[in-house]
Parts: sequence; C-alpha cells; structure tokens
Amino acid sequence: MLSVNQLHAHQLEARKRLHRHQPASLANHAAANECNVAISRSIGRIHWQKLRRLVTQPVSYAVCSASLPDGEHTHIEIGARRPNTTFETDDGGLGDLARANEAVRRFVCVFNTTKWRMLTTTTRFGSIKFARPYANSTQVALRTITTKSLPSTPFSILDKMARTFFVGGNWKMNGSLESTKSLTQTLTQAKLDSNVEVVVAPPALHLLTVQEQLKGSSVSVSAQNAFHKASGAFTGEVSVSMLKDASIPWVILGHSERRTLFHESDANVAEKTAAALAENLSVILCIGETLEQREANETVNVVVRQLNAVADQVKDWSKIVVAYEPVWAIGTGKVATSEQAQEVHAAIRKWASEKLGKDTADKLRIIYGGSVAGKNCKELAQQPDIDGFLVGGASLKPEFVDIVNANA
Ligand SMILES: O=C(CO)COP(=O)(O)O
Repeated sequence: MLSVNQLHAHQLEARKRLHRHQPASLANHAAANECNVAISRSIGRIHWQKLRRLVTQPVSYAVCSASLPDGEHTHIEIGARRPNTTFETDDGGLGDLARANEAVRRFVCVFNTTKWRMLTTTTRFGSIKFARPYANSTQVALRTITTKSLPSTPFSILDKMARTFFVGGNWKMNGSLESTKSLTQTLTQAKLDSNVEVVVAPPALHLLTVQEQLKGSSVSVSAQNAFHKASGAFTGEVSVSMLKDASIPWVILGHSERRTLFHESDANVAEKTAAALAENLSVILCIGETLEQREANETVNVVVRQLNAVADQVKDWSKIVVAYEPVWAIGTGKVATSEQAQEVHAAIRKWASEKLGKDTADKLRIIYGGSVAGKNCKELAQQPDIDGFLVGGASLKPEFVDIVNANA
C-alpha cells in the first residue's frame, strides 16, 4: 500500500506526464513502478471500458484527461477507496478513507482544473464541494459508485454531463384548485437548481390554471395522458392536438396506472407517443416491470418489449424522456436500490445504443420513478445512467424541491 506522500508523488508525476505519453505506456509505467496509477488520455470522452483495459491491477488512482464541451481542459481522477487508506486529494486536503466501506471498493470521480477547485473534502465524498463557476456541474464529480470491480458499463462522465437532469412531478388525480395554488407557490418561491429541467403534471382540469400560475418560472407543465386522435367522438379524452393548442409542452404516456387500470397496451402507448411527437410535444415515456416479472427475472425483457413497441413507430427520440418506473416501487415506499435502478437504466441505454444508435443513447435521458423521496434521491442521482426522476407522492409536498435539488 502506498503512503500518502508516495501516492501524492506518483500523482504529481503522473500529471506531469499526462500530455506527453500515450495511455498504454503510462499504464506500463504504472505497472512497472507498482504505483497503481493508470492514466488515460482522451479527447472529449472517458469510458470505463478504456480504464478497464488499462487497469489490470487494483488501482488506487486513475487519471484521465479530457476536454470539456466548453473547451475547458480538465482531468478526472478516480480513486479507489480501500479500507484503512488515506489519500491526498488534489487540493492538498486529506480525505481519510479509513471509514470507507470495508468490503466494497468505491470509486469517486474528482474533477479538478484551475477553475474546478475543490473546496472541502470530508470522509464522505458525497460532501465534496466545488467552487464556481462549475459548482453546478458537481453532480458528475460527486458520483460515487459502489462496485466490487470496475463497472462493466461504459461510463462516460461527459455524456452524463451533457444530459440535463430532469425532474418531473406527477400529481396524478390529486389536488384542488386551492391546494394546487399553494403547490405552485412553493415552486415559484423555492430556489431550484437552475441546471435541472423541472416539469409538473397536474390533472387535465388544472393544466391551464397551473400553467398560468407557473408563468415566468422555469417550471413547465405536462399532461398525464392524451389520446392520439386529433378530435372526434371519443368521450372523456383529451387529444395531443388539444395539448398543443393549449401550449402544453409535455405529456406523460404509458404510465403503469394507465397500462394496468385502463388497459393501455404497448401498441396504444406507441401510437400515442408517435401522435404526440407529430404535434411536437415532448413525451415522458413510462416503462417498468411488475414484481412478478422482476421475480421471474423478466425485468429487462419487459422494458425492452415496451421500448421496442415505441421504436417500431418512432424514429426520432430527441423529444422523449424515458421514465423507468418499476411497478412494485410506485406508491409503495419500496424504492429500488440505486444498484437495481442503475442496472436497468444501463440496460435501457444499451438497448438504445443498439436500436437507435450510440449518439441517441448518449443523449437519451432515462429517469427513475417509484417512491423517490428527499431521503433517497441523492444516492440515486449519483448513478451514471440516472438522469432524473419522475416523482409521484413526494411531488405534492415541499420535499419536491429537495428532489429537484438532489445534485445541488
Ligand atoms: O408513479 C410515479 C410517478 O409517475 C411514482 O409515484 P410515487 O413517487 O408516489 O411512488
């Protein structure tokens, strides 16, 4: 095990070499010197896959360099927590890792450039704070991955950065004109993370009122459902064209309550999605498995089936946010663990990459829904493939603001 000083020296040496060497030779250098430092140099993208290739032994430290979308140069350091290890962080502050989980190696990505200066470190990396002007981008830096080995999922930090975090509040069939007013007031008066796209979905009857109350704020409105035909003898339905006419920009489609209670099939959901997109609406497309399906190991098959039905009718996914909502977690207080959610989100992104292309997959926002609350949102938000939340019960409470600010 390296001492703090040794590690720091290696780290400095590694940094000096960053621009002069190819990754392979640096990895060899690391191996030859038993310094457990691996360096990858890449422009724009950093993938775990790349690190996996380079890191053939347990790492204490890995350093990647990258260019940020705005042209800033940065490098990213990935330190593996080990029991009884202390390592020196880039700002010279000591992070005592002794209390880190003994059994599990945790990787933390630490951004650092002259501008991204770390302000504080504590024993829990969840509380590392960064100085402005990039403080709002710290969701990436603060992600901690719990894993027994390097994750198999290619994890591009910059891809996650490029996806705007999205938090939707699905109010379902709740609220009165009076209670709705106080909800919107809470939202307009709260300090919401400006890097997060926030959308609330009131019942159809309240859509226009809520839209009016939120005017001038950054919060948009969404319908909870819509019918695919433009008009006609469809008693009780609201069409996608009517939403467009009323300037409602979003619609939730395929919610499990629609699928289960109102018998909407995959084909119905696909038809509605295609119709909504044709009207230029944005769609929160809900998918998810039941408990029986999960227990039968059918989770990925189910979500892929639901997604394929839509992909049969929709080619352009740029206005779709996929909401993974395991049915067993909805309204039950039984939130999926961050590992369970991440696993399915990664599978969805893999599907998207194969079916729709890598570029679409990298951009596709995949949000999680099912008993999201103030107390569990931060850990979920740190997962590489979780790009936000669709919140039911907690969206009716002031706690919703904490969920919007999960990365702040
Ligand atoms: O169905 C949901 C959001 O669409 C989730 O509901 P809960 O957050 O109440 O579990």
